[in-house]
Amino acid sequence: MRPFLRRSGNIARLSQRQIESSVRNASARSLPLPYSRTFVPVGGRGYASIPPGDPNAPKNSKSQKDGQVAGEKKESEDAEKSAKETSQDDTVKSEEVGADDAADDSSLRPGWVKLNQKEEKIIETMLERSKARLSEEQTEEFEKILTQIRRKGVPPEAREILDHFQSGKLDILSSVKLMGHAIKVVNQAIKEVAEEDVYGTPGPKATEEPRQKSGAHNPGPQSKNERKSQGDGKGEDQKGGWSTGAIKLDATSFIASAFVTYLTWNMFMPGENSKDITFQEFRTTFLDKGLVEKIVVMNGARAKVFLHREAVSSVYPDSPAVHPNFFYYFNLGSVEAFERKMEDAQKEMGIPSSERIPVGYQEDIAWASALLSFAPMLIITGGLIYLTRQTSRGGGQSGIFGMGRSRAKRFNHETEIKVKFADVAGMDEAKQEIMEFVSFLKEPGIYQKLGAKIPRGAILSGPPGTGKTLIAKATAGESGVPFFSVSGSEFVEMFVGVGPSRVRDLFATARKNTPCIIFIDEIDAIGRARSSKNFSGGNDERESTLNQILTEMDGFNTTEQVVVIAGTNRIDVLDKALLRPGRFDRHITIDKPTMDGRKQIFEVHLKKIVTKEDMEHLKGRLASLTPGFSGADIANCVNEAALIAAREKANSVALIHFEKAIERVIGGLERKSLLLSPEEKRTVAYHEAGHAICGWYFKYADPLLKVSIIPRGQGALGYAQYLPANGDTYLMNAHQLMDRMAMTLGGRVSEELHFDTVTSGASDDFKKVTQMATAMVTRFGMSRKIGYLSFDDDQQQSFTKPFSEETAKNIDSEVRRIVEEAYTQCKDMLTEKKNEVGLIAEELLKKEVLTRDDLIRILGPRPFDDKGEFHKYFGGTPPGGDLPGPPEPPSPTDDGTSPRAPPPPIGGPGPAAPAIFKRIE
Ligand SMILES: Nc1ncnc2c1ncn2[C@@H]1O[C@H](COP(=O)(O)OP(=O)(O)OP(=O)(O)O)[C@@H](O)[C@H]1O
Repeated sequence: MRPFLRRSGNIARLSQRQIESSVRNASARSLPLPYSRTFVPVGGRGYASIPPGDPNAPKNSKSQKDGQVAGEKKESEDAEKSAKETSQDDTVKSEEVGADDAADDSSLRPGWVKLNQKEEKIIETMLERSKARLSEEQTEEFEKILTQIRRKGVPPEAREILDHFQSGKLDILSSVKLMGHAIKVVNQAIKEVAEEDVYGTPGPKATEEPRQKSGAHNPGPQSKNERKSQGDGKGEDQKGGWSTGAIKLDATSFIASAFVTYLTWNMFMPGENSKDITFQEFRTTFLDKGLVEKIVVMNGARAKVFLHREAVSSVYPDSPAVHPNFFYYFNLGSVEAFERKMEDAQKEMGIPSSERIPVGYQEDIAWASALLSFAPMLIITGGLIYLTRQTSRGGGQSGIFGMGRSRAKRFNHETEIKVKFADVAGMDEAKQEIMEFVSFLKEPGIYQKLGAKIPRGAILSGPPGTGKTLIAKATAGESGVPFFSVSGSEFVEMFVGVGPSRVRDLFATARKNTPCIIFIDEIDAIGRARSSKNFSGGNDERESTLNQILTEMDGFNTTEQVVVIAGTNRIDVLDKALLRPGRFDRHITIDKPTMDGRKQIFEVHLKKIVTKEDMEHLKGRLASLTPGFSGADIANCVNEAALIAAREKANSVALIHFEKAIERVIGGLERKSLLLSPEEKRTVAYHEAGHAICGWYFKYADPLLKVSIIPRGQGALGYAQYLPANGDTYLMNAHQLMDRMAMTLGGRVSEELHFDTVTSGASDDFKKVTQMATAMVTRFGMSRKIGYLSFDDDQQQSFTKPFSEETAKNIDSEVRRIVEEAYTQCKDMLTEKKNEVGLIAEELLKKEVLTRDDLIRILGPRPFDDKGEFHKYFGGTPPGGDLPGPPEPPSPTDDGTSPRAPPPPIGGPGPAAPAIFKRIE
């Protein structure tokens, strides 16, 4: 600490030196040693020559005014003078200052003292330093205050501070005391100056009745006006502050902080309170003149010179060395060389050995570098303490670094969650089930008095995007009980034991907040069935997490009102123990929305969209166009439509935008850049025309919606899209399956009938047809030869087939037979309608896209009735305009199936996937 204390002790001296140097002119400042210029002693201040006068003595207002004018004039002269001022004799200076004071005394506040130039300069310099940190307005204010201080003087205590400041007798403690004192004094000074009108309005009353506030005995309109003309400064001044434009400035804190900033600045930026010199300079300037008191060798490298201050002041009165805390240093080559040089020098000077200059040795620690070397250790220790605290805060359960703490987010129904049940459309049963849970929690008595136990949990299962998370969010938003939401994957970490620990922590937190709901999304991440064939051993952590969940769900008794809701789209892989009653008692299946569900979901999302379409027709038509869409797909479509409309700079979102959005969501972008040769285009056109004609003339096929030969998405060169005539279908009979297969083969059959050769474009069609025929034989019991047996897909993928070789052969032959029947059916139809195929294909080549209306125009109305929703939305002209074309179909994925298109009929009934003419991959 020593060097630090030494520095702080030097504050005043160094400050004084800086201030003094700023008082002198530039040439004087740049003078090197020896100090040839005259030093102005501290005692030679002008104010000492002028008595402050009687504070109560009445003053003539005229003379005061004159004095003030004179004072202001003098001030400007002084300013000029100070710029030109050179180093001058101390006495001359004192006289000048005294004369100034005398001239200004008339404007002096009673009891206050006028500052001499040097003191003013000290304040100026002091505040000049602070200016860098002040705004322009603050600087302006500061200038005003300074003018007032020049004009009106300061209380005697303020001068005391400056006295201390100049004397250079400050150590760290007295600096702090001085700061406190300064704040008080400046506060007082500013208050009084402010009372007199800081903004330059003369304040006769202040002179006459210095302690009385101007408005106190002068109420009424005049006083009001006065106050107004003074910018309402009075009211603020009484509090020691005023407002300047946008800023609110407190005078006291402004000046005080400037002062304190200055002191602090100097404390840490000591500047020149020491100076390095050479041994030669040391010898000629000090040693030879007998000014050296002693020398202290610091760390064996530097010598610190202690001088006889009094002697120095008489020889070099202008030197900074007169100040007790100013030291000269010089570097030693080596201690021995230094000692030898000292010895020689003193011998030369004839100083007897008994009077030789004492030399001390001191090992000083460089605190900054010492602290720096300790820094890494301090950081590590601090870090460890922090981590220990974090760990202990987790109640010992959280493990190291809080890793075992649950990541569940707690939601407050009033704030964070904005989703309500009204935002969840088309899943009334699920909503009802969930609401029942909420009422269990809110009013358990109703159930308990009848002896019913509160269910422990519900599992929401269904395809992706069907709104499982949404309904959980709505539960949080409506239930009014704490809701903890966590994802299954958040339990999984690479550290052993973290998963179970997080489960424990989650349930412990939930129990503290009963009644409450825990929602675990994607529970299949941890709830997969435990396997006996666990060869890798890598699943141990997941299994112990699952075990912990099983334990916790068993663990809380029926009076603990904690309900666990979980979401998954793979309920089939979940561990049976998880699904048993007593754990997840309720299984709520959320399926893809029905036609009606889609309408409701469209309604929810269309509310946020600006559209002039007839809402009823719009949502019905969009719902018809989107069989197999999930809630998330619908939300995406609506948003995409708005984006398309915005891109087209439309004022509102129209039906055409929605249809484009649907096709984009399911199919991807048109690939106009993919250019086909005329021959290829012709093949594609005839291929698609074959599908279209089949769709038109087969009774049980889905009616055609659109056929196109524009390439789209990945690898699709053309497609035909159909929509189920009777809305969503959940069952398919053998006729429908046969017609669909025949229609799917229509592309290849058409190629055979119209060209010499066939192409690879029908590969996707064959895949679908095979799948359909296989399903008919192995799952739907539609083959007399195989009978009513089921050979599931999953089993077929295993190493051993669950049927004999003979059955395998029979399955093969039955699948083949069915496909051949479909082929024959298709060939008969297309041979009969060969002309129509040609018409459609040629029209396609011309227009590239044909809609249902085009087909009606060319072929006449479809010979079968289109019933239900299809007829309603696509069979006539919609309200308010022409019938817009149906959307384009989805494009296929790599495996040839549409990415989000309705599921193919193999897994269950549904609309036909678009027939796609694929290019060679
Ligand atoms: N029934 C619905 N009503 C309104 N919007 C819905 C509905 N279902 C889904 N959505 C929309 O779809 C978005 C995604 O739904 P959500 O995240 O709930 O699906 P999810 O079933 O949890 O999917 P995943 O199983 O993939 O997690 C929702 O934010 C919402 O905009």
